[in-house]
Amino acid sequence: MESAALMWSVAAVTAAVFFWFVCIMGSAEVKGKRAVDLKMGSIRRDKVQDKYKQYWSFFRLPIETLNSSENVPAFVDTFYNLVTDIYEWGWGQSFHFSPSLPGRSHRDATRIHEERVVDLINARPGNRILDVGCGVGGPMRAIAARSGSDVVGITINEYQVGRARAHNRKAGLDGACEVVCGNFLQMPFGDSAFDGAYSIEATCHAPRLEDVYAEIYRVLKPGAMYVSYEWVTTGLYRAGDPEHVEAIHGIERGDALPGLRSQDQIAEVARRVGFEVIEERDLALPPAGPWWNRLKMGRLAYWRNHILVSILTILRIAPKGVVEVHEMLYETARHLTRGGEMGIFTPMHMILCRKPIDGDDN
Ligand SMILES: C=C(CC[C@@H](C)[C@H]1CC[C@H]2C3=CC[C@H]4[C@H](C)[C@@H](O)CC[C@]4(C)[C@H]3CC[C@]12C)C(C)C
Ligand SMILES: C[S@@+](CC[C@H](N)C(=O)[O-])C[C@H]1O[C@@H](n2cnc3c(N)ncnc32)[C@H](O)[C@@H]1O
Repeated sequence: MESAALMWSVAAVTAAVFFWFVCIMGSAEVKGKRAVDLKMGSIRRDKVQDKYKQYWSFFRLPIETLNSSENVPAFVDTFYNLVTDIYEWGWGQSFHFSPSLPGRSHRDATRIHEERVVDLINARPGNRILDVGCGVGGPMRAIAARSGSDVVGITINEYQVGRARAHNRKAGLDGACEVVCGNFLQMPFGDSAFDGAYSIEATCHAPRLEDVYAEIYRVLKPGAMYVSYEWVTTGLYRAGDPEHVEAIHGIERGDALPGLRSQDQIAEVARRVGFEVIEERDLALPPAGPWWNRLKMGRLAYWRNHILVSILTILRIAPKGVVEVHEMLYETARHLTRGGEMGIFTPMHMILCRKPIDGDDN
């Protein structure tokens, strides 16, 4: 009798510990996605592993094929099907970095980095603002709430559209925020349709920056502002240094990038499509605190998450392939951190542009 009671107690404690591990420790920083809900986008459960292999096969294509505008959107879409749930669970609803701010939480730093956009493009109540590559809409909600503008987001990934719309409804912002599934290289909007636009860590997925900048230029009203936070290599990057090359390749492979651009190419491209460049600045430079701190500090959390996704896969709660995707993200986090520490990479090269009014001297 006593041993039965002991067994029951052990079972109850084990169940409680497991529940705590999965549902409490394993829950997203911004609640909304828990480890037990990892689905891997709109990929069928039994196809996750194949899609992961397909993702890697893109990198075996000849560089010209990989970089052609026809292939990249499909490759990026596959990537976001694989990672969106893990991002939401382990990072939150804003899929970007921000400078760390002394004494402020990551959540505050994220919001402040997003709200900076409002001032830069002078978004005001009643304006129609475009979010180019909107993810699940973390920035869009912060910007709409702060400015009183209506924000329209575009993403290539259908699964993100569903997630973003659900979050908008939950936040009571579905009146101000709209989400469209489409390709930012050929946007389904008329000319001069927006009073302002921004892109946060998204245009790095474009095979040719000219193509997306030209589209943004087309849909903006004359006089409207556009700001972008770009992923680029800095002037410290040396193509002959194996450690530099390893970090940059690691970033490209773990983040679905056809090839990182260098910092000094961005303004040139913006001018070429017709923009007037108002300001250009790396927001990662001091006094900003290291943006990679949040990635680095989480090493213990990564191991916890690795164990968690492994258990969930064994129990068949998470689809096969999640462990591999998680491993890929762990690797890319290492490369991103190295890139940040060596100062050869920044995810927040800010460029502020204006579409000239006819007759302006540009
Ligand atoms: C702008 C882009 C994405 C930037 C970041 C939001 C993501 C880049 C790397 C991601 C992560 C790495 C490690 C993951 C970890 C192993 C897991 O346990 C929990 C999620 C991570 C922290 C994940 C979260 C999102 C990133 C930081 C690119 C794609 C252009
Ligand atoms: C790293 S996420 C950033 C999302 C959002 N800006 C944020 O900060 O939370 C990049 C986004 O760009 C989108 N994207 C990439 N290539 C695209 C394309 N060709 N057309 C539309 N969206 C694209 C992805 O679907 C994803 O939503």
